[in-house]
Amino acid sequence: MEFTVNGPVILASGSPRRRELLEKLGIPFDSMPSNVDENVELIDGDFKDYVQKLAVKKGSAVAERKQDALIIAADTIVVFEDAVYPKPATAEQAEQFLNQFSGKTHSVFTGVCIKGKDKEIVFSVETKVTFKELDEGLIKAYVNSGDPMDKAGGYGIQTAGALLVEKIDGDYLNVVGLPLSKLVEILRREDLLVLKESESP
Ligand SMILES: Cc1cn([C@H]2C[C@H](O)[C@@H](COP(=O)(O)OP(=O)(O)OP(=O)(O)O)O2)c(=O)[nH]c1=O
Repeated sequence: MEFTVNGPVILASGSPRRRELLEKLGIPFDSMPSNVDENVELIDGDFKDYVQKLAVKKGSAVAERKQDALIIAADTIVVFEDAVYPKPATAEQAEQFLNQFSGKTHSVFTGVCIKGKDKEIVFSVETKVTFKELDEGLIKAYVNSGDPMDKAGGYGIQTAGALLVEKIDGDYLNVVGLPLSKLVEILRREDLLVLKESESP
């Protein structure tokens, strides 16, 4: 499958995972970190609104620097028992997070903001992730690997964090940081991404 875009595309992100995921579309794009402070108000426990606002904040910061480009920004959070679990500040905190998630189900929300010349589209996707009953040794070994530190909730489902997971309900790539399937659906619907016609085999 091949896609084409009309004009420059900027991924408003410093995340290597998001870059790798967008590369799957085979379209040319540049990455540019937004460097915003990730503080927005959580209103009435509306986590979708919360991640969407963060994605808009990132997209808007890059749009100010780059006019006339299609900008894609995203933010991922983990939500467990009505609280947001961001990237852990310390290894101890990562350990606490993972102990709390053990044997339970949490949600991963990714908010996405697409900014075109004259339109802004914002959406979010939720994936439910259930962890196994984790033993102290596994949590400590995983935290000592350093992997949790740059990831929301303190784990990466695409790395050794996969060993913590019992099952997921929803889009896997949404947990990794970009709900690619929904993103492509919306970009195509808005004629921002066009599927190249393929020749029959
Ligand atoms: C839950 C989970 C999160 N993550 C990552 C995705 C995001 O990069 C990160 C959440 O932090 P974000 O603030 O969403 O993103 P970021 O700071 O890494 O990058 P940028 O703002 O520049 O786009 O957690 C995984 O890689 N795997 C996982 O399983």
